[in-house]
Amino acid sequence: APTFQQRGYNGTCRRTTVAILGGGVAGITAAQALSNQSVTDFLIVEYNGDIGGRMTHTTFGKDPDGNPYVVELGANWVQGLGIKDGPENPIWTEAKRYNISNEYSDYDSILTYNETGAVNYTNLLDDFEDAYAAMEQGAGYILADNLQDQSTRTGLSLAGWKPKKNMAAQAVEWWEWDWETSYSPDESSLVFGITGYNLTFYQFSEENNFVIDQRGFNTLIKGVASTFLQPNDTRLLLNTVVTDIEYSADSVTVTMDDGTCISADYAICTFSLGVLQNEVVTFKPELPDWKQTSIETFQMGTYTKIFLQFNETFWDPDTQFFLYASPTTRGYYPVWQSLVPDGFIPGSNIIFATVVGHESYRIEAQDDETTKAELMEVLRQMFPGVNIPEPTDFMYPRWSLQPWSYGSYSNWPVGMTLENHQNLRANVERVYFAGEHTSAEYFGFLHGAWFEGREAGERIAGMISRDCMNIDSGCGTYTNYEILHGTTALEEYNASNGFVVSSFYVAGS
Ligand SMILES: Cc1cc2nc3c(=O)[nH]c(=O)nc-3n(C[C@H](O)[C@H](O)[C@H](O)COP(=O)(O)OP(=O)(O)OC[C@H]3O[C@@H](n4cnc5c(N)ncnc54)[C@H](O)[C@@H]3O)c2cc1C
Repeated sequence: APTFQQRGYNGTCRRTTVAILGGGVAGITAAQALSNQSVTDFLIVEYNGDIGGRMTHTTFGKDPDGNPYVVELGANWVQGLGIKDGPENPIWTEAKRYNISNEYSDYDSILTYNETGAVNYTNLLDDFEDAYAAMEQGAGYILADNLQDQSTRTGLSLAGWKPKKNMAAQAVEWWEWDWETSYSPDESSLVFGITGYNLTFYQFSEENNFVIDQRGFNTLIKGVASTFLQPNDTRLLLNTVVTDIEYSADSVTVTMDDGTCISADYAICTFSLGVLQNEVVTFKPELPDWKQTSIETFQMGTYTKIFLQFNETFWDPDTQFFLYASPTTRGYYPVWQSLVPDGFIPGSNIIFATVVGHESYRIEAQDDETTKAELMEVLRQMFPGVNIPEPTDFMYPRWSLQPWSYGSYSNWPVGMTLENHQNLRANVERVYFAGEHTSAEYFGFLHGAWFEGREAGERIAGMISRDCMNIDSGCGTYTNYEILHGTTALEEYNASNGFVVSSFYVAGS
């Protein structure tokens, strides 16, 4: 029988100073920032049974002893590490601190295919990179001169890259662009696509290291949490689903799906852009227009890894990546990534394909058997001389349908200004927002979530403790824009709009 649950004891809500909504990277770094300033009266409310959010893994396949492997469903790389005496990606710092096993991803370790088998079109990779360099220049002028943003498609076309009639070129373009951003160049901002790339890969380093830690990548964030949370800390509420956030100029009341509630002075909402867009959580009163506009303008992408294990490795065991150009469909199972090479999981016979965007929505809406048959047909085209066995295990997550995420990570759409993005970051009265999507510099990345959680925590801690530790952008409320101006002036790339580092920064120069 259904039971009626009171709003806590005596009809009152559980009291806390700061309610941190979500226990992903941003939620944990927010809590750490509060703890660092002795603000210890907080509650972390998390939907899942573990912390980490989109840093999440599962078991897959079997090793020779019959034990399953651990594979990452979400974040998998530390992207941009850092050079000696230069700034370091904080995720890299923590990965080293907690001994997270990882291996350098060598994007030059790639073989190319089409529907007839192996065909070498690696020269197109160089052509794309030449056009990309020219496009970077174009983006620099738009940024410096306060001009109107363009799509990455426009930028590439003006730089002479025109892949429309060439499926191999489209596969190359997908590998170079969509694979990272989860959207096509047509949908992506030129200026913020380029600055986003530069700030991660020119500021830290161009290396991407792939995590193969059999404890799971979220061992990293559990390590961070252990610096301020005790084992079984009562301030961490797992398996707890927020449904309503009621806010005013001096308090926030958070209600859960079991009817219980928390009453706080401040809340930090770290739910993904997908969660905000899908209105699974109700804000009372409704969020103001400027906030809703930013939520509906920024893009939530989907990135789907499809794992296959075989009883043998029929592909080249030393190559990391296999690029496939479908004869008819751009983005149709283009990238195949092998876990077999040395440093990864040799002997695992595991390979996984990746799709994004429309292909993700398509396959996430269909059953496993249909998807498996499509993948097997592609493999038979790529390796025509090989008698390919059925996989011994097969699995993929459905990120676009996950109620605690609704997608994988965000992307900057063409035409969105820095002011409009700042509105995504800005607090609405006592509700603060943080997460990968609120990072103007590192949207889409773990380190974006890391910095933005810390920022929100420091801003609030500064108000509570009256001692501001946030040197770059101060404490208290965020800037927001009731009226948007259509373009972004050079001087707007500043810390109060979430731009701490120069967009033209290059490590070591
Ligand atoms: C497939 C995939 C691949 C990726 N690859 C990489 C990569 O290689 N490198 C990289 O740097 N980044 C990668 N990312 C991005 C990275 O995972 C994210 O940027 C980062 O994990 C986001 O952290 P966050 O704290 O902002 O959000 P989240 O991790 O989403 O944390 C928000 C938390 O809120 C919780 N929540 C949501 N709704 C509710 C609710 N109603 N009630 C209570 N709790 C709720 C969620 O369960 C979640 O734990 C990838 C992401 C995906 C999905």
